[in-house]
Amino acid sequence: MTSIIAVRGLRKAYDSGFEALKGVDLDIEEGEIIALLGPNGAGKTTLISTICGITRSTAGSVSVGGHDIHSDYRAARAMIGLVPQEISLEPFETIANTVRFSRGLFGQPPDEARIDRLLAALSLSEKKNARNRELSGGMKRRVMIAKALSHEPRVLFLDEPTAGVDVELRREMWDVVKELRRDGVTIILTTHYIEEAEAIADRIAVINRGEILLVEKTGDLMARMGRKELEIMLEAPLNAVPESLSAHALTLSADGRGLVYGYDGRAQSTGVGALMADIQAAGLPIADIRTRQSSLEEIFVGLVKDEN
Ligand SMILES: Nc1ncnc2c1ncn2[C@@H]1O[C@H](COP(=O)(O)OP(=O)(O)OP(=O)(O)O)[C@@H](O)[C@H]1O
Repeated sequence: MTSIIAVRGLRKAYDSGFEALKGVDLDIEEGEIIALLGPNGAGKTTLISTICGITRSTAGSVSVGGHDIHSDYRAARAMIGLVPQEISLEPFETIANTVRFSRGLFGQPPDEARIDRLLAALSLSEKKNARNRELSGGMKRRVMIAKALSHEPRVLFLDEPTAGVDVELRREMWDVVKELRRDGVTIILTTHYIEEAEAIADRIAVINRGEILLVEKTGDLMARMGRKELEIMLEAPLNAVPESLSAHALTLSADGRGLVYGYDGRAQSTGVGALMADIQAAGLPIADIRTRQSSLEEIFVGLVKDEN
């Protein structure tokens, strides 16, 4: 894969003197979906705005498809579609006009067939001549995407596309994003939702306090983090893990009533079945069983905490 966006040593200090980006390096590969994950105020929106040339950096460089975002702004910006966090649509305008107008702003010639295809891809054909104010929240979000794609950009930025939307609409948005990727559009999205990053992103970048903490393939990150823990609560406390269970990686809880077994929840063979059989064979009566998953969330929280 080749990188379509190259960010080097990017810094942004606001007029207040606050440094929201502290030397970010990031390569975004053509055709991928990358999720920028980070807590409130981490710098996600600042990073997107700076890459898009809306906010001016204090140091460093950004190139989009080989075009520098400052010295070659028009060419770089033409490659980018941006869906901001807030929905902003002219209430009395029709969907078709909204998208046509946006295309015109980028100097692209009118192309009705292209607009029809775009609206069809976003399931908006039926509402083509409806006014924006007549649309549901989900449709408005899709119009925002249609607007951002109207000039045929190769890269689409989505700033928290599913903030505050219900589960069904969130899944619908994921489908739209995946379909765009199938069409070859590179997608960068910001999110607070870890499960969203896990569900749709090829790679995850974690950002905190203006710094990128890691960039990793989603599957690798999940494999690294996908530990599970099984706690078997016994009816009577033990002093030590019995010899007959020594083949299993067990620890005994402080009160002696819980046997804790850590394993890879994604493994073909977790060893849970054999462990349960051995506990039964050892004649230990079980009172209760609990499992817990060390989630991406915990790793994320751990990462961010270590930093502070
Ligand atoms: N115009 C501005 N002037 C001064 N500081 C700003 C400005 N815009 C953002 N900041 C600060 O920069 C930091 C990063 O903000 P940014 O909006 O990029 O974070 P974010 O990761 O997108 O947060 P959220 O998840 O809450 O949207 C914050 O501390 C914020 O207060």
